Amino acid sequence: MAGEPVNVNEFEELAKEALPKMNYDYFSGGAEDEYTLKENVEAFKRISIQPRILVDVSKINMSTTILGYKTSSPIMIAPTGLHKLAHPAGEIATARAAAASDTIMALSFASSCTLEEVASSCNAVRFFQLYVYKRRDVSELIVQRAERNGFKAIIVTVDAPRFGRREADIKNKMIIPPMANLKGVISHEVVSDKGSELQAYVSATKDASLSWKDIAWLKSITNLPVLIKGVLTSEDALKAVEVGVSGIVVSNHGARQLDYSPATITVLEEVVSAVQGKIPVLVDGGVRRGTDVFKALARGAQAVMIGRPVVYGLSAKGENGVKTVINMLKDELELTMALAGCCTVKDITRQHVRTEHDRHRCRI
Ligand SMILES: Cc1cc2nc3c(=O)[nH]c(=O)nc-3n(C[C@H](O)[C@H](O)[C@H](O)COP(=O)(O)O)c2cc1C
Ligand SMILES: CCCCC(=O)C(=O)O
Repeated sequence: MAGEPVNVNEFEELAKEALPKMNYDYFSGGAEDEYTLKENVEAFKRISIQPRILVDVSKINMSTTILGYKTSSPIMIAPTGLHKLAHPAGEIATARAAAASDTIMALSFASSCTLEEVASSCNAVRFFQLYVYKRRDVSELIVQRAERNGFKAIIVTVDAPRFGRREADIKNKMIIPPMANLKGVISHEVVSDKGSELQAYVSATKDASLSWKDIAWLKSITNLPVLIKGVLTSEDALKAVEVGVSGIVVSNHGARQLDYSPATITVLEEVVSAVQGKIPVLVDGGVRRGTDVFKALARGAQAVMIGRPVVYGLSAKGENGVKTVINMLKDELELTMALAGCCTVKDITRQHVRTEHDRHRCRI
């Protein structure tokens, strides 16, 4: 690419140039036809922003609180696995960039650096993402380690009872890279010599029997707030409130699990309405611009999480790349707020965006 990237999409190109094909395909890929992968991004484009004029926007304040933790903007780092496939410094670089930009980071259960290494290398507010294994004792041990090491919340991912079918990984015979948190706890044996070894490994270890009643178990093994990641319907949002979780992440796992699940921005509002402000609702999937962050906030999200752009920043330029990606999104959000006439995140309302459905209603 000629010159330095000017937006986060351009980091994808740099990451592609920097990485071996197997690694890039793992990061960028989605499930099956990758319909939802495209839709996550496209659905944002179908929403327009309705600006207000002649508002004094000489001072813009993007700061907010998430679960009571102050943060510089409503942008968080989503949990993504295996950062050493992007850069040798792995999640330590990502976490340092999060700390430098006063951004909350969610660390993946499947990280390449241990949660202890990440905790001791930066003072960012950190949440921990959990996968529940058949060996419940393994998950329990890791939750305890996260709690001891100052992580502030557990985000349990519930959209992956089995691993999605990622065809690029199958073609590449994706390996099982070391997952540092599991070292000495459970072995990474190769369980398949066909297709994606990672997929075979995950299918062999994850507990596909995990169900609503198990949230009580999870709450009983930790004092940390438990958030549930992977909600896409109002029915499940209501159940999540009922079982007493502390927050919801509207997510389709970056379109890596169930293809043809809805683009997250299209279902955010139904989840927000069901929850009625009882618990915070976060959203991820396809956020690539400050305008996307603005749209998600207007439709009721408290914050957004960013997956692939962070990994692309890390792949292209390590810690500095992640910092640049976060800062680009923050700068774009600040500009969007100014041009839309919103000085604080609380000023961003449903009336600041218009969906296709709204436009249709206006016509009839
Ligand atoms: C390479 C990669 C690895 C991921 N690993 C995890 C993971 O370990 N745990 C998890 O809950 N979600 C994981 N996700 C999903 C992200 O948390 C998030 O939902 C998704 O990336 C958001 O979409 P975006 O990439 O379009 O921003 C992963 C996503 C990607 C792209
Ligand atoms: C065992 C690694 C799982 C990471 C993950 O959730 C993903 O690739 O989507």
